[in-house]
Amino acid sequence: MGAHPQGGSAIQVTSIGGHPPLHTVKPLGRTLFNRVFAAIYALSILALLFYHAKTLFYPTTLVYFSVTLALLISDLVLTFFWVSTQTFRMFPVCRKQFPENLTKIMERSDFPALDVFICTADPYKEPPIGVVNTALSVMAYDYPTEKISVYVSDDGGSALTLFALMEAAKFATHWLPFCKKNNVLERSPEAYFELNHTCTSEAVNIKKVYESMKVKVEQVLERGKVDDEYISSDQEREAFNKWTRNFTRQDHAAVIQVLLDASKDKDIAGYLMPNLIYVSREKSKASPHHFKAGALNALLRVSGSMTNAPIILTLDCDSLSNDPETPLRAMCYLCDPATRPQLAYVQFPQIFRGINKSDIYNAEFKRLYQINVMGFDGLSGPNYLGTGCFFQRRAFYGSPSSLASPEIPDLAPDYIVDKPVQSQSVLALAHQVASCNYESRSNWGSKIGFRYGSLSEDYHTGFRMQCEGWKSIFCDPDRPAFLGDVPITLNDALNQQKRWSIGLLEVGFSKYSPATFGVKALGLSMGLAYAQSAFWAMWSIPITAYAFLPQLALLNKVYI
Ligand SMILES: O=c1ccn([C@@H]2O[C@H](COP(=O)(O)OP(=O)(O)O[C@H]3O[C@H](CO)[C@@H](O)[C@H](O)[C@H]3O)[C@@H](O)[C@H]2O)c(=O)[nH]1
Ligand SMILES: [Mn+2]
Repeated sequence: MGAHPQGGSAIQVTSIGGHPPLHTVKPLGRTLFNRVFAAIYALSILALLFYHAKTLFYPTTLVYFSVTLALLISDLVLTFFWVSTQTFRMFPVCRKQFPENLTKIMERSDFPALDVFICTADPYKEPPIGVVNTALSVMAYDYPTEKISVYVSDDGGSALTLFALMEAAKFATHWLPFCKKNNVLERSPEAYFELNHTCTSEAVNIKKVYESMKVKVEQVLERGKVDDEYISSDQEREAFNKWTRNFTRQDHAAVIQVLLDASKDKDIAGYLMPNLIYVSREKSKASPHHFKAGALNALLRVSGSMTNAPIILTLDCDSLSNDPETPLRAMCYLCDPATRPQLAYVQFPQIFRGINKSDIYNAEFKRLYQINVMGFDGLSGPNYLGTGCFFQRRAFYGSPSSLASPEIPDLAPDYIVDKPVQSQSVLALAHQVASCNYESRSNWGSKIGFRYGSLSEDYHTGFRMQCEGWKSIFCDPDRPAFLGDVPITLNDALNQQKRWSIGLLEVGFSKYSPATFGVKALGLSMGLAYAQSAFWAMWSIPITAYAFLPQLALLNKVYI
């Protein structure tokens, strides 16, 4: 990194002290053609705008003037989108990782610990069995198991989700050794069984165990409560007792439940399990909760007080891991002394399941989640896409050169937690930092952690980190690292677009607008690239104008 491939066509290799390389980067071919094409295209845009301007100055009628003005405005908006798109087309790059070389530069026992954050918010919109599959798929990563801690944030504060995860913890003791022994690629059980891999008796048996867990989780969901017959120990009962009569999703105390403890819980083969921790932060109608950014900041602090791993993976509950090697790929950058000091995050693309081949609704968002990101990657690095992203914890605490210290030293990114996750002092601190008033009058959301003020917290956070001087890397291996879900109803899809547009405009019109602050901090190309997303909603102007004006003009015999 640093030396980006601008102007050269050679593959850049980073090798460490004579060891084989961990990664390479090379510019994508065809950029020259695109630049020539862009130059010609730019000239025709100028000609079009000149034509509009000329006709505006010599209008024949008021109607003619208004139509031309509307078209000029529309074309100016389209020009802005075209110009900003060119920033993505100037230096797109393609990267390769060599995870097999990782153990040649460091021992597996020296791999950094990894905290995984999984967000869920509503058991009826995001079925708990899906959350369970996502959690299992990362718990079974090909990575030193005792170094993995999976934190599930439940913003729905639902006992149903907690129940599902308790069941997942039990099933994991069978599933993890099964995956490792049989070298399974699909480490989400649902994805594995869908492929009909059940040819051995061992696979048939484990499928039975999975199915019985799934039935239980779905029955509980259907009943809407965890009945006594489903509770198998006093410890579990104690956990569910936290759902008192006045517990609602908008108003309740923090619930933090350690479901698996990496220091003592073992799988059926006798190996240690990862940590699995359920977190539902405290909510109160009187305090702002800041949606997902608030949930993630609570997780940053809770995980900080319990394990404080230097690397964090953020996932939406529908983002299944599709490749157990993924953390090793991310570590190719995060453990490389050449890239690490300035590297905030390694972003994997969002790729979706269940889209039909022709994708007539463009649900794949390929341009947003894959194509443009390669363009960003050749500049200062991709934007943060909200899921499938490995962060350095340090990047949440100020710029690479100056640490923004948190209020309590135990939350500092380099603090070493030397007590077990279930010790009383650790749990007490975890509850304290998950409280809803903890952030008031602090730097959380402004200078520390995920940034508030936008519904598109992912875009906002990545952008602000880059403005602070952090870099990022796009990692797009051939086998998709994660597979997610897209909204399948028109209503959900429209709501998503509305939420994104509002969130992006909130950044676009803030004092940190990419068009002003961004251009100053990141330079013209990166500023423009970020501005394109911020003002995405402006597409509605040319779309509306071109949808109606030509037809109306034709019907009314106005020549344009
Ligand atoms: O108050 C909230 C709201 C949402 N979520 C979680 O946030 C994730 C994303 O929400 P979703 O409704 O699925 O939004 P999408 O539009 O599908 O998500 C895209 O856009 C979001 C930003 O708008 C990003 O955060 C996501 O990572 C990105 O996949 C889900 O796991 C939710 O459970 C919370 O934890 N708390
Ligand atoms: Mn989603």
